Amino acid sequence: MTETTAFPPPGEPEGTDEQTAAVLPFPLKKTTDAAAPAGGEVKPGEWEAQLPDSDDPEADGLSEGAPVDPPREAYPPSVSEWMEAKDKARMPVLPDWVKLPDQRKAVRKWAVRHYSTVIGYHAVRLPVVYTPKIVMYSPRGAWRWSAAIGRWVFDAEGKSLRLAAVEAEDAAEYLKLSRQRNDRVRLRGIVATLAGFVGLAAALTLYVMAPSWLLLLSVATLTTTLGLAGAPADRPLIDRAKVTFRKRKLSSDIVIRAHEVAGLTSKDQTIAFPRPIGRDGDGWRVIVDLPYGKTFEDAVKARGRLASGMDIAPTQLFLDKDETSGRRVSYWIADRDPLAVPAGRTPLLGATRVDFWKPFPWGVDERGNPVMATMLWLSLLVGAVPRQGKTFSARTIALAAALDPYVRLIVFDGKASPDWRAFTKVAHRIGFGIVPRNGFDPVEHLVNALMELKADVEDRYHRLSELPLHICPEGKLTPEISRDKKLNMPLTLVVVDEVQEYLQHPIYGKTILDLLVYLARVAPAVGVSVMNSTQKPDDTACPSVLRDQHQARFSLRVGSWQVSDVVLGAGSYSEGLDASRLLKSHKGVGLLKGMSDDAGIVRTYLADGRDADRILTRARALREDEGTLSGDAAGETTAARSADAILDDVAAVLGRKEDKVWSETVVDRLAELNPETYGAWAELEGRAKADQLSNALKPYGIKTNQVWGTTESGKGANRRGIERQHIIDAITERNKKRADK
Ligand SMILES: Nc1ncnc2c1ncn2[C@@H]1O[C@H](COP(=O)(O)OP(=O)(O)OP(=O)(O)O)[C@@H](O)[C@H]1O
Repeated sequence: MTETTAFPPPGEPEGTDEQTAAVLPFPLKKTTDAAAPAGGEVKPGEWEAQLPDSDDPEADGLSEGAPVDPPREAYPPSVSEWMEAKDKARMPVLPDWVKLPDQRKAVRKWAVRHYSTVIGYHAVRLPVVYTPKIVMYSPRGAWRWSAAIGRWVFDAEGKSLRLAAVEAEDAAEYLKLSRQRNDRVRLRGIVATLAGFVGLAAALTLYVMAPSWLLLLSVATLTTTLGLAGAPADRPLIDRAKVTFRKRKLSSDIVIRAHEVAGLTSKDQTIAFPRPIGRDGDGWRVIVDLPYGKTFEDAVKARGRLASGMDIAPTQLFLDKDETSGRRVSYWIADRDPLAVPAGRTPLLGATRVDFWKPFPWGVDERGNPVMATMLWLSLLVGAVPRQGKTFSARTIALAAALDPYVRLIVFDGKASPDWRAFTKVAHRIGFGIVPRNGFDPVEHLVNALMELKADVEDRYHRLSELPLHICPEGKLTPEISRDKKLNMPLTLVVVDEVQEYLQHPIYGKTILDLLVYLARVAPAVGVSVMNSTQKPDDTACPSVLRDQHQARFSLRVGSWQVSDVVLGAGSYSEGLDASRLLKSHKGVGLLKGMSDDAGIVRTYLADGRDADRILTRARALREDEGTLSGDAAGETTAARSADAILDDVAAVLGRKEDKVWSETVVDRLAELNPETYGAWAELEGRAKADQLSNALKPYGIKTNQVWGTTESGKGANRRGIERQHIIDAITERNKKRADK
């Protein structure tokens, strides 16, 4: 399959000249039937994601009924089954590297590179190293030759036997050996003399009659032969072309040696090769069957020793699981550390717009195959130590979202770095840092934005299930619904960079945590995706209750495999995913898990500050054209409601003498007081109404208790409600904290 990309490469991409690849490392595939439009324009339908068939969280739990057609229990298999099994097991007539254009190209490239290097290596050395050496060693070669001929003519090899006969005073034996020697010397002397005459005659003829090139060639040949004969045994005339490539030319012996030193073989069992070692892109592909009882996990643990046994850097060795057997391991051994090679600038620079419903280019894998990302129906956690490219990699995703004018962006940066500033051009809600400035508290703004979003998400669930079937056939958000301005349910991307700064906020930390947990868990299903990034993924800074809600994880370099497991999820290390193996030089490189069925390495494309600014300027123009600029970017001022304004609101709707009021009554009164904020709550039925209030007040430690009251008919009833004193206590506490701050 030949890839075409709808994102033309930007000005001078580094290392992105290859636009062809046969295998995508993640099953996020492009439609092959859609022709890529010219000019870098992305049209809907161009990228296609393999998404789960169902998003119904309850679908997993469904028990299967009896199959309509029970499986056939016939044995032996039918002829067609037998043929199908044979078909699967049959090896192709031609190997992949002959059949597949991209592999053929890789082999051709390798052969050209290899042999041109070897030839060039020797060509450079011929005049300056080899020729002087030949001339220097040839007299010694001539001496060695003539000495050898002399020994042969005078039968030197029999000398020791003749001396032994003399020493043993064995006259008969000595006479026999002497006679034989005399005969030999006579014959060999004649041969040598004749050969000498022939040689001399030939030399004279050449000298007198032959053209000078032939004479030169003959002299060169003779000198080279003598030079070779005269070269010391420890210093061969011709050097080995010690190009780095040759070091990595893998043979089965090297692979076996590596497994032996790594302790992956036993005395009576070594490894087997189910397929020959072959080239795969810019590296070698080796598939190995470990001895029975050894597993992929053992190979992962022995990775360092395996690399040492193969005489390569650990960063060049990649291990893949093979689903067909627990003992089968597929190695990819890169010619050089592929992760230190930057992926190049983002193709988004050349794209006029993006369809965020489709996967978009985020980077390349270790073999240079494009990696497409999607944020649909998922939340993403990005973790890394500082300065590894956490912000840049998250920002490339947000930039793709910005280029889809129908995607609403909510961006908060806990560190107030310059990296996200340019998003003010497009973001619906945006804030930087945690310190209030000019009367604006970014943390309160975040809480309000998240509460607003929470209400929106709840509202979306209701509205989607109420939409007519012809608009919403499956009760799910569709591209059409998300782009219908009247329905107001756009795809939304929430980005919280350095989320730990907000989570550790003394007043709002807990509220933000609860809201993010809710959104990361519940919101993706209605088109609201959350992307949190942190340099402190530990339990104190970013509790597991939040981390665990992210379906997708991206870890750039971290300090240890334990931290890598914290970011990528427990058990990732045993699957061969360990982000602590990445080096400092691997900027923008990380391990991605959960975005598709496969996990793997992504070398993210780079969009620096200037690139981001260019893209966002274009994104704003797009939004202005489409009329989708909203919120902060459009200059719409939101009433600066503080996050805990609900406390004041509830206090306001409680009568002076009302110590205890039913939750439903409070919600109805709140809706009257502020229909914009609480109107949707009042429309909820039964328990949901009371639950809504309970959840909203929970962050402030207020519980709804059973409260006695009188119904309209005058009868007494016991329902959930709130106590006035609890609200007063919470407000007092809040004011005290504010004063302390
Ligand atoms: N994809 C990439 N390709 C090449 N270089 C990159 C890439 N991503 C990031 N870098 C380099 O790494 C540096 C650090 O990136 P970034 O600011 O995203 O790191 P960070 O992990 O967010 O750091 P901090 O935690 O200090 O904010 C950038 O200035 C950039 O030079």
